[in-house]
Amino acid sequence: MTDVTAAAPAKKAGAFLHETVTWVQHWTDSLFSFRTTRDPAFRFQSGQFVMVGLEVDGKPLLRAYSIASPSWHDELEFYSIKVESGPLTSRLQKIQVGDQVLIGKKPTGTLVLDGLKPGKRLYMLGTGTGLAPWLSLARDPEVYDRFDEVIVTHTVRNVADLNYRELFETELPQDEILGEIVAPKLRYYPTVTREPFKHQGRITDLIASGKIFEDLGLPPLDPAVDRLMLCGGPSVLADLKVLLEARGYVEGSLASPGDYVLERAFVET
Ligand SMILES: Cc1cc2nc3c(=O)[nH]c(=O)nc-3n(C[C@H](O)[C@H](O)[C@H](O)COP(=O)(O)OP(=O)(O)OC[C@H]3O[C@@H](n4cnc5c(N)ncnc54)[C@H](O)[C@@H]3O)c2cc1C
Repeated sequence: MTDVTAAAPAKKAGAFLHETVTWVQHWTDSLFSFRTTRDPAFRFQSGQFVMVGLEVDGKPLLRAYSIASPSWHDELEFYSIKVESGPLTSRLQKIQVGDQVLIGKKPTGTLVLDGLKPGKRLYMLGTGTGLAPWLSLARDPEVYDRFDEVIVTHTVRNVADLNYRELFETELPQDEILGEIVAPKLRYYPTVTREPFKHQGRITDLIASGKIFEDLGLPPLDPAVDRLMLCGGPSVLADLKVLLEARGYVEGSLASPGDYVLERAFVET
């Protein structure tokens, strides 16, 4: 366990924002999304994460969560796992509209546009709830200002886990305000590992074999023009890192922008 996911020690009430749940969507037995009100003073960059939680026995219980809504939105959205025995999510999955959740005051993280050097294409590769930061960035007009093509991949075990598919396939390209800038640039590439689907397999295998580029009609990864953001489980990130660095990719950060940036979608205990 690292600091970001550890249950926080009791802090005075002023350390967190108390926001109200405005929307809850249960996708499957193990995945759900929710939105909360947003304090007008709460600022973040699309792609960042923040501590989110509940008060349990009078103490705040918090975990790191990518903010799934874009920075311009007046509500905060989160895409969450339900871990049966998980200290937070065994409780968080029961929230209802009108309930209060705690939100940390200091969003942070590496999945921000300023961590990348300029490029032509942006690939955002996500597995499981690692889709969350792309839900934020893909709804942020700045992404389309900076890149000619934007490719979001989502790798899951089962087709039912491909949540937000309609957002990428129809709602965003047809959006009244964003549609005009999004439609010509955004590509969505869902892949499933444990049942038949139009695109099957792990994202690492699809990159290594070149299948993803064949399917999308794009050239293989080139560090001169292709930038990447990665978010997923620890093992897929480790494999992607090896794969990218073998192709000459250099990891970036805010202090030193590079060819790719990554963030863990969760920590294994
Ligand atoms: C930077 C960062 C950003 C994160 N963003 C999100 C997010 O947007 N949405 C989200 O659901 N979680 C996210 N997490 C994970 C989150 O912090 C919690 O681990 C999760 O909410 C479960 O909390 P818990 O107390 O119920 O169980 P924990 O005790 O925290 O976790 C129990 C076990 O469940 C598994 N697990 C935890 N989270 C996930 C997950 N997301 N996907 C698959 N397996 C998991 C791990 O094996 C973990 O050891 C993020 C973690 C980090 C470090």
